[in-house]
Amino acid sequence: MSEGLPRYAYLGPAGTFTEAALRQVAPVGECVDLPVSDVSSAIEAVRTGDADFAVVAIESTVEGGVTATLDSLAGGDPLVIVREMLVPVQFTLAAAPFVRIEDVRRISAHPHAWVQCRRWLARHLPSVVHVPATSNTAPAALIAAGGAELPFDAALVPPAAVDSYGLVPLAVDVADNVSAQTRFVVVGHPGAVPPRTGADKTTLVVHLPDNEAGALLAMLEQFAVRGVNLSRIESRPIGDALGRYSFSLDAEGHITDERVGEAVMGLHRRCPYVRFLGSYPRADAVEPTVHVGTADTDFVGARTWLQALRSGTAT
Ligand SMILES: O=C(O)C(=O)Cc1ccccc1
Repeated sequence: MSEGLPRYAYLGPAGTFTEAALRQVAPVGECVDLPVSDVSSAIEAVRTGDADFAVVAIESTVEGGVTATLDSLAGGDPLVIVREMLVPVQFTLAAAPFVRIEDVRRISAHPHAWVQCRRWLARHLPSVVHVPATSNTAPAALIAAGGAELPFDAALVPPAAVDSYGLVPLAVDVADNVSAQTRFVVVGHPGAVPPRTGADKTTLVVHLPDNEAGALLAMLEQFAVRGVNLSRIESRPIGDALGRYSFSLDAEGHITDERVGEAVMGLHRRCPYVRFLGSYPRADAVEPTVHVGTADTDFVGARTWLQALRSGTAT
Protein backbone atom coordinates (compact mmCIF):
# COMPACT_ATOMS: atom_id res chain seq x y z
CA MET A 1 0.00 0.00 0.00
CA SER A 2 1.45 3.34 -1.05
CA GLU A 3 -1.37 5.56 0.27
CA GLY A 4 -0.08 8.28 2.57
CA LEU A 5 3.56 7.69 1.64
CA PRO A 6 5.54 10.76 0.49
CA ARG A 7 5.85 11.02 -3.30
CA TYR A 8 9.34 11.79 -4.63
CA ALA A 9 9.97 12.95 -8.21
CA TYR A 10 13.54 12.21 -9.36
CA LEU A 11 15.60 11.81 -12.53
CA GLY A 12 15.00 8.23 -13.64
CA PRO A 13 14.76 5.55 -14.73
CA ALA A 14 15.81 3.41 -11.75
CA GLY A 15 19.50 3.16 -10.95
CA THR A 16 20.55 6.79 -11.51
CA PHE A 17 22.82 8.51 -9.01
CA THR A 18 19.74 10.61 -8.24
CA GLU A 19 17.97 7.43 -7.14
CA ALA A 20 20.99 6.59 -4.94
CA ALA A 21 20.56 10.04 -3.35
CA LEU A 22 16.82 9.45 -2.91
CA ARG A 23 17.53 6.16 -1.10
CA GLN A 24 19.52 8.07 1.53
CA VAL A 25 16.28 9.77 2.58
CA ALA A 26 13.54 7.33 1.57
CA PRO A 27 14.27 3.59 1.34
CA VAL A 28 12.28 1.45 -1.12
CA GLY A 29 8.79 0.90 0.29
CA GLU A 30 8.82 4.07 2.38
CA CYS A 31 7.95 6.40 -0.48
CA VAL A 32 6.31 6.53 -3.88
CA ASP A 33 8.95 6.84 -6.64
CA LEU A 34 8.06 9.17 -9.51
CA PRO A 35 10.87 8.87 -12.11
CA VAL A 36 10.93 11.71 -14.65
CA SER A 37 13.28 12.55 -17.53
CA ASP A 38 14.78 15.92 -16.44
CA VAL A 39 15.39 17.91 -13.26
CA SER A 40 13.06 20.76 -14.23
CA SER A 41 10.15 18.31 -14.54
CA ALA A 42 11.01 16.87 -11.12
CA ILE A 43 10.86 20.34 -9.57
CA GLU A 44 7.72 21.25 -11.51
CA ALA A 45 6.00 18.09 -10.24
CA VAL A 46 6.26 19.55 -6.71
CA ARG A 47 4.80 22.87 -7.88
CA THR A 48 1.84 21.17 -9.56
CA GLY A 49 1.19 18.90 -6.57
CA ASP A 50 1.99 15.68 -8.47
CA ALA A 51 4.87 15.08 -6.03
CA ASP A 52 5.54 16.08 -2.43
CA PHE A 53 9.29 16.36 -2.95
CA ALA A 54 11.86 16.36 -5.75
CA VAL A 55 15.40 14.98 -5.47
CA VAL A 56 17.71 16.85 -7.84
CA ALA A 57 21.45 17.29 -8.44
CA ILE A 58 22.54 20.83 -7.55
CA GLU A 59 26.36 20.79 -7.70
CA SER A 60 29.17 18.50 -8.81
CA THR A 61 32.89 18.45 -8.16
CA VAL A 62 33.51 18.37 -11.91
CA GLU A 63 31.08 20.95 -13.30
CA GLY A 64 30.04 23.08 -10.32
CA GLY A 65 26.40 24.19 -10.20
CA VAL A 66 23.75 22.27 -12.11
CA THR A 67 22.23 25.16 -14.03
CA ALA A 68 18.86 23.51 -14.80
CA THR A 69 18.30 23.04 -11.05
CA LEU A 70 19.52 26.52 -10.09
CA ASP A 71 17.32 28.17 -12.72
CA SER A 72 14.22 26.14 -11.84
CA LEU A 73 14.57 27.08 -8.18
CA ALA A 74 15.42 30.75 -8.82
CA GLY A 75 12.06 31.50 -10.52
CA GLY A 76 8.49 30.19 -10.41
CA ASP A 77 6.46 29.45 -7.30
CA PRO A 78 8.76 29.42 -4.26
CA LEU A 79 10.15 26.06 -3.16
CA VAL A 80 12.79 25.30 -0.55
CA ILE A 81 15.62 22.85 0.01
CA VAL A 82 15.10 20.74 3.13
CA ARG A 83 18.02 18.33 2.93
CA GLU A 84 21.25 17.61 1.04
CA MET A 85 22.97 14.32 0.18
CA LEU A 86 26.39 13.53 -1.32
CA VAL A 87 26.87 10.65 -3.76
CA PRO A 88 30.26 9.43 -5.07
CA VAL A 89 30.17 9.28 -8.85
CA GLN A 90 31.97 6.63 -10.92
CA PHE A 91 31.23 5.29 -14.39
CA THR A 92 31.44 2.00 -16.24
CA LEU A 93 31.39 1.73 -20.03
CA ALA A 94 28.81 -0.99 -20.65
CA ALA A 95 26.87 -2.53 -23.52
CA ALA A 96 24.57 -5.37 -24.50
CA PRO A 97 26.16 -8.85 -24.26
CA PHE A 98 28.43 -9.71 -27.23
CA VAL A 99 29.39 -6.08 -28.02
CA ARG A 100 33.20 -5.79 -28.18
CA ILE A 101 34.95 -2.59 -27.13
CA GLU A 102 36.80 -2.43 -30.48
CA ASP A 103 33.41 -2.19 -32.26
CA VAL A 104 32.17 0.77 -30.20
CA ARG A 105 31.72 3.90 -32.38
CA ARG A 106 28.86 5.76 -30.61
CA ILE A 107 28.45 6.09 -26.84
CA SER A 108 25.26 7.25 -25.17
CA ALA A 109 25.84 9.32 -22.04
CA HIS A 110 24.28 12.06 -19.97
CA PRO A 111 26.16 15.29 -20.83
CA HIS A 112 27.59 15.49 -17.29
CA ALA A 113 28.79 11.89 -17.51
CA TRP A 114 30.45 12.60 -20.87
CA VAL A 115 32.35 15.54 -19.36
CA GLN A 116 33.40 13.45 -16.35
CA CYS A 117 34.94 10.76 -18.60
CA ARG A 118 36.38 13.06 -21.28
CA ARG A 119 40.08 12.34 -20.66
CA TRP A 120 39.55 8.56 -20.50
CA LEU A 121 37.56 8.62 -23.74
CA ALA A 122 40.13 10.82 -25.52
CA ARG A 123 42.84 8.38 -24.52
CA HIS A 124 41.10 5.04 -25.15
CA LEU A 125 38.36 5.73 -27.72
CA PRO A 126 39.39 9.02 -29.37
CA SER A 127 37.03 8.82 -32.34
CA VAL A 128 33.79 7.81 -30.60
CA VAL A 129 30.73 10.02 -31.06
CA HIS A 130 28.64 11.25 -28.11
CA VAL A 131 24.94 10.41 -28.25
CA PRO A 132 23.33 12.53 -25.48
CA ALA A 133 21.10 10.76 -22.96
CA THR A 134 18.56 12.23 -20.52
CA SER A 135 20.09 10.36 -17.57
CA ASN A 136 22.81 7.86 -16.70
CA THR A 137 20.44 4.90 -16.91
CA ALA A 138 18.20 5.97 -19.83
CA PRO A 139 20.50 4.21 -22.38
CA ALA A 140 20.75 1.14 -20.12
CA ALA A 141 16.95 0.87 -20.09
CA LEU A 142 16.87 1.12 -23.90
CA ILE A 143 19.44 -1.67 -24.25
CA ALA A 144 17.54 -3.81 -21.72
CA ALA A 145 14.26 -3.28 -23.61
CA GLY A 146 15.84 -4.79 -26.75
CA GLY A 147 13.86 -4.54 -30.00
CA ALA A 148 14.60 -1.64 -32.33
CA GLU A 149 18.17 -0.94 -33.36
CA LEU A 150 19.69 1.73 -31.14
CA PRO A 151 21.63 4.82 -32.28
CA PHE A 152 24.55 3.88 -29.98
CA ASP A 153 26.75 0.84 -29.28
CA ALA A 154 27.59 1.35 -25.59
CA ALA A 155 26.79 3.67 -22.68
CA LEU A 156 28.42 5.33 -19.67
CA VAL A 157 26.44 4.06 -16.67
CA PRO A 158 26.68 3.98 -12.86
CA PRO A 159 28.53 0.76 -11.88
CA ALA A 160 25.49 -0.54 -9.95
CA ALA A 161 23.27 -0.25 -13.04
CA VAL A 162 25.38 -2.67 -15.13
CA ASP A 163 23.97 -5.85 -13.57
CA SER A 164 20.49 -4.53 -12.88
CA TYR A 165 19.97 -3.78 -16.60
CA GLY A 166 21.63 -7.02 -17.76
CA LEU A 167 24.56 -5.21 -19.43
CA VAL A 168 28.18 -6.29 -19.64
CA PRO A 169 31.06 -4.03 -18.58
CA LEU A 170 33.52 -3.10 -21.35
CA ALA A 171 35.71 -0.88 -19.13
CA VAL A 172 35.35 0.00 -15.45
CA ASP A 173 36.36 3.18 -13.56
CA VAL A 174 36.35 5.33 -16.67
CA ALA A 175 35.70 8.63 -14.83
CA ASP A 176 38.66 11.03 -14.91
CA ASN A 177 38.37 12.04 -11.26
CA VAL A 178 38.30 9.13 -8.79
CA SER A 179 36.95 11.33 -6.00
CA ALA A 180 34.13 12.92 -8.02
CA GLN A 181 31.01 13.63 -5.99
CA THR A 182 27.61 15.07 -6.79
CA ARG A 183 25.56 16.98 -4.27
CA PHE A 184 21.82 16.38 -4.38
CA VAL A 185 19.02 18.19 -2.56
CA VAL A 186 15.47 17.41 -1.52
CA VAL A 187 13.14 20.21 -2.60
CA GLY A 188 9.70 20.75 -1.09
CA HIS A 189 7.11 23.40 -0.33
CA PRO A 190 8.01 26.23 2.06
CA GLY A 191 6.99 25.43 5.64
CA ALA A 192 8.75 24.87 8.92
CA VAL A 193 12.51 25.25 8.38
CA PRO A 194 14.50 22.12 9.36
CA PRO A 195 15.92 22.69 12.88
CA ARG A 196 19.41 24.12 13.28
CA THR A 197 22.05 21.41 13.80
CA GLY A 198 25.15 23.64 14.16
CA ALA A 199 26.42 22.34 10.78
CA ASP A 200 23.96 23.84 8.33
CA LYS A 201 23.79 25.55 4.97
CA THR A 202 21.52 28.33 3.72
CA THR A 203 20.80 28.74 0.01
CA LEU A 204 19.81 32.13 -1.41
CA VAL A 205 19.14 33.83 -4.74
CA VAL A 206 20.03 37.52 -4.87
CA HIS A 207 19.64 40.23 -7.52
CA LEU A 208 21.88 43.30 -7.33
CA PRO A 209 20.86 46.94 -7.81
CA ASP A 210 21.27 47.91 -11.51
CA ASN A 211 24.26 49.98 -12.63
CA GLU A 212 25.78 50.40 -9.18
CA ALA A 213 29.55 50.21 -9.00
CA GLY A 214 30.59 47.88 -6.18
CA ALA A 215 27.12 46.33 -5.78
CA LEU A 216 28.55 42.79 -5.84
CA LEU A 217 31.19 43.73 -3.28
CA ALA A 218 28.52 45.33 -1.07
CA MET A 219 26.46 42.13 -1.27
CA LEU A 220 29.44 39.96 -0.34
CA GLU A 221 30.32 42.30 2.53
CA GLN A 222 26.99 41.49 4.19
CA PHE A 223 28.40 38.02 4.76
CA ALA A 224 32.06 38.93 5.28
CA VAL A 225 31.57 41.43 8.11
CA ARG A 226 29.42 38.94 10.00
CA GLY A 227 31.89 36.06 9.60
CA VAL A 228 29.64 33.99 7.31
CA ASN A 229 31.59 31.84 4.84
CA LEU A 230 30.13 31.07 1.41
CA SER A 231 30.63 27.56 -0.01
CA ARG A 232 29.22 28.28 -3.48
CA ILE A 233 28.42 31.36 -5.52
CA GLU A 234 27.58 31.60 -9.18
CA SER A 235 25.87 33.97 -11.52
CA ARG A 236 23.01 33.05 -13.85
CA PRO A 237 21.35 35.34 -16.39
CA ILE A 238 18.03 36.73 -15.11
CA GLY A 239 16.88 36.43 -18.73
CA ASP A 240 15.09 39.74 -19.28
CA ALA A 241 18.05 41.78 -20.61
CA LEU A 242 21.74 41.36 -21.36
CA GLY A 243 23.97 42.16 -18.41
CA ARG A 244 21.35 41.30 -15.75
CA TYR A 245 22.49 38.46 -13.51
CA SER A 246 21.09 36.62 -10.55
CA PHE A 247 23.48 35.26 -7.90
CA SER A 248 22.89 31.83 -6.44
CA LEU A 249 24.83 31.15 -3.26
CA ASP A 250 25.24 28.78 -0.33
CA ALA A 251 26.16 30.34 3.01
CA GLU A 252 27.53 28.33 5.92
CA GLY A 253 25.03 28.46 8.77
CA HIS A 254 21.32 28.39 9.51
CA ILE A 255 18.79 31.19 9.09
CA THR A 256 18.30 31.12 12.88
CA ASP A 257 22.03 31.77 13.45
CA GLU A 258 22.27 35.46 14.42
CA ARG A 259 25.11 36.13 11.96
CA VAL A 260 23.22 34.54 9.04
CA GLY A 261 19.97 36.31 9.97
CA GLU A 262 21.79 39.68 10.16
CA ALA A 263 23.49 39.06 6.80
CA VAL A 264 20.17 38.20 5.17
CA MET A 265 18.61 41.37 6.66
CA GLY A 266 21.53 43.29 5.14
CA LEU A 267 20.73 41.76 1.73
CA HIS A 268 17.07 42.70 2.18
CA ARG A 269 18.10 46.34 2.80
CA ARG A 270 20.59 46.56 -0.09
CA CYS A 271 19.31 44.25 -2.85
CA PRO A 272 16.14 44.53 -4.96
CA TYR A 273 15.34 40.82 -4.72
CA VAL A 274 16.28 38.07 -2.27
CA ARG A 275 14.81 34.55 -2.42
CA PHE A 276 15.35 32.25 0.57
CA LEU A 277 15.83 28.70 -0.73
CA GLY A 278 16.09 27.08 2.68
CA SER A 279 18.36 26.18 5.61
CA TYR A 280 19.18 22.50 6.03
CA PRO A 281 21.80 20.22 7.63
CA ARG A 282 25.12 19.87 5.81
CA ALA A 283 25.63 16.32 4.52
CA ASP A 284 29.28 16.37 5.67
CA ALA A 285 28.29 17.70 9.15
CA VAL A 286 31.23 20.14 9.11
CA GLU A 287 30.64 22.99 11.59
CA PRO A 288 31.60 26.53 10.55
CA THR A 289 34.50 28.41 12.13
CA VAL A 290 33.02 31.10 14.38
CA HIS A 291 35.14 34.26 14.24
CA VAL A 292 35.61 36.69 17.12
CA GLY A 293 32.49 38.79 17.69
CA THR A 294 30.19 36.73 15.43
CA ALA A 295 28.72 34.15 17.86
CA ASP A 296 24.99 34.35 18.67
CA THR A 297 25.83 35.68 22.14
CA ASP A 298 27.85 38.56 20.60
CA PHE A 299 24.88 39.69 18.48
CA VAL A 300 22.38 39.32 21.33
CA GLY A 301 24.72 41.16 23.73
CA ALA A 302 25.19 44.02 21.25
CA ARG A 303 21.43 44.31 20.75
CA THR A 304 20.79 44.40 24.50
CA TRP A 305 23.45 47.09 24.87
CA LEU A 306 21.87 49.19 22.09
CA GLN A 307 18.44 48.88 23.70
CA ALA A 308 19.92 50.09 26.94
CA LEU A 309 21.50 53.09 25.18
CA ARG A 310 18.22 53.94 23.54
CA SER A 311 16.20 53.65 26.69
CA GLY A 312 18.73 55.59 28.74
CA THR A 313 19.39 52.66 31.06
CA ALA A 314 22.99 51.94 29.96
CA THR A 315 25.49 52.14 32.77
O1 LIG B 1 21.45 10.99 -11.48
C1 LIG B 1 21.97 10.53 -12.49
O2 LIG B 1 22.47 9.40 -12.55
C2 LIG B 1 22.04 11.40 -13.68
O3 LIG B 1 21.82 10.95 -14.77
C3 LIG B 1 22.49 12.82 -13.49
C4 LIG B 1 23.95 12.86 -13.19
C5 LIG B 1 24.86 12.92 -14.23
C6 LIG B 1 26.23 12.90 -13.95
C7 LIG B 1 26.65 12.89 -12.64
C8 LIG B 1 25.73 12.82 -11.61
C9 LIG B 1 24.37 12.82 -11.89
